[in-house]
Amino acid sequence: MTEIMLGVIGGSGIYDIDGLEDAQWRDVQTPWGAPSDQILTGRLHGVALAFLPRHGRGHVHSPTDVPYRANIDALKRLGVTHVLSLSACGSFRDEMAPGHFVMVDQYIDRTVNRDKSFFSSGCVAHVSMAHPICDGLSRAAGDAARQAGVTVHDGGTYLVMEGPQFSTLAESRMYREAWGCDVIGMTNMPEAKLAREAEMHYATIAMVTDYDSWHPDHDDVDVQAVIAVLQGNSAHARATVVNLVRMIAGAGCATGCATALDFAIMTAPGRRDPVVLGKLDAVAGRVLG
Ligand SMILES: CSC[C@H]1O[C@H](OP(=O)(O)O)[C@H](O)[C@@H]1O
Ligand SMILES: Nc1ncnc2[nH]cnc12
Repeated sequence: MTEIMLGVIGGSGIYDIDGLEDAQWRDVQTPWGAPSDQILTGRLHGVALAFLPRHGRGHVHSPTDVPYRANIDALKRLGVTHVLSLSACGSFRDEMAPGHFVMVDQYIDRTVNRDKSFFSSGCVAHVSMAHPICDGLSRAAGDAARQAGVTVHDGGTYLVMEGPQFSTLAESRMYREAWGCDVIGMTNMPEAKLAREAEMHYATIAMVTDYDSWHPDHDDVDVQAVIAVLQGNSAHARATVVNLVRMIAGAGCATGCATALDFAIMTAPGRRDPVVLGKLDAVAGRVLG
């Protein structure tokens, strides 16, 4: 059986993680270029863990320019089986207040300027994204956060905007009222799509920092407001990861993440492009051999 390795992608305000045994920042090369930064590997309570700061240490990559394909490929190459995304977000719901965590279960992807697939002409594949989040990993991460004393909301739709500017008031109202979204951020797509193509379990903790711009009783979001809440959220996120490694072995998965490519590749074996295949060694090695 494959050993569980937890990959943690730290979002805004989370650029490292402490307490790892055998901690080592490692360079990882991929066919998609360099990941956002070196990757910190080690063990936490006996569980192998790899940590990658999504925006790089010092927050150098904008949401549009995060090398999403290299990040997921690099984690897969290191042996990561489960990816936990930690993400700052705005809230469209009164009850999802700053400091709360939302266990996202759906996305609406409004990003337009990003490479969204490992596959392309020469090896075409279509994975299911009906259920983009691993049910077992998400449940375990939510329980881990509750154990850390956080108020956790189970389920929520995350609107992924291109950014980097925040939404207009009209957009904020539309996402909330007409589209029924619960939270908003700029980074979880194409990350979740790529994790699915790479057959990794993926879950997100959306950590609320603000009420975007729709709320009549709260100021419009700005970076200062986000940063003011980030520090507390980051401390809770770190405690959540420590709790999660203790329970991840029993997390399970009914979503089918690890077999997403079983029937996804359409291109006939004899028509596949060796150059395209050459880049898929890590993410699709299980099915391409
Ligand atoms: C600093 S607020 C905007 C920024 O924060 C979130 O990033 P992440 O998901 O990596 O925590 C949001 O998506 C924006 O990229
Ligand atoms: N209101 C917001 N919109 C987009 N991304 C965010 N990240 C944190 N708050 C956000």
